[in-house]
Amino acid sequence: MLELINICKTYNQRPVLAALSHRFAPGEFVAIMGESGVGKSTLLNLIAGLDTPDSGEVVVDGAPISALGDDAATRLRRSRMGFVFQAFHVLPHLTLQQNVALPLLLNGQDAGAALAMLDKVGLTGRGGDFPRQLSGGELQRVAIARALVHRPALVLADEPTGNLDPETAAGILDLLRAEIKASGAAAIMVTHSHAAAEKADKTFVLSRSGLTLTPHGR
Ligand SMILES: Nc1ncnc2c1ncn2[C@@H]1O[C@H](COP(=O)(O)OP(=O)(O)OP(=O)(O)O)[C@@H](O)[C@H]1O
Repeated sequence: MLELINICKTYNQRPVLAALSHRFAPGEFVAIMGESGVGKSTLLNLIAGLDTPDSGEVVVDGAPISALGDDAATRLRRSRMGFVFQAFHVLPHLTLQQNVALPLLLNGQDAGAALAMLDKVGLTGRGGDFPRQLSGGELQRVAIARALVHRPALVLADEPTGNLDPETAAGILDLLRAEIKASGAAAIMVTHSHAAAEKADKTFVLSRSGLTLTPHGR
């Protein structure tokens, strides 16, 4: 459902991504690692349509995103993708239930699934709480619930467990994995953590020469 064709992205005359091509398999959970500054977050932002490549195409469901107008691209993103990004933090003035209901409401869907999704991530009975009442690990659970509640085909995660202790991080990633596998979604997770990458089906390392498959356990 996702293909990158000859993606080039330059910041201030400095090439970050150069002619990157890759086809992601449907339903696959992929980790992307690589040195700091190599362009991992840039790549995720391009896939999410939060940034545009200088040239090349991001193709989602067979359609180049650049061929869609802004409105159509936004609709596609809202309906087909889910995000666990720092930039999409849980909103502080909404209850947990309202936070998780947001993608459903934006897609014109019934918001009733939000509470069931909170149950699934282990936050039964907490729907009326506000984010300030939660621990870091619980907040990440809310972020995952919100990313998955509208059953997206593609989940994008940028360091989803970056600031959590190893045990909590492992629990969150097990949850993410279980939920995407249950729904058949594909997921792309950028991480510096080998332990996190081990939870994915495959790990790629991003470098100047592109995405290279790397064996787990390194
Ligand atoms: N909006 C921007 N304007 C200018 N330069 C940018 C911008 N976004 C990213 N860059 C540059 O592009 C390069 C890649 O950044 P990116 O955040 O994608 O790297 P990364 O691999 O995710 O790094 P890290 O692992 O440290 O998070 C960096 O040199 C960064 O300074």
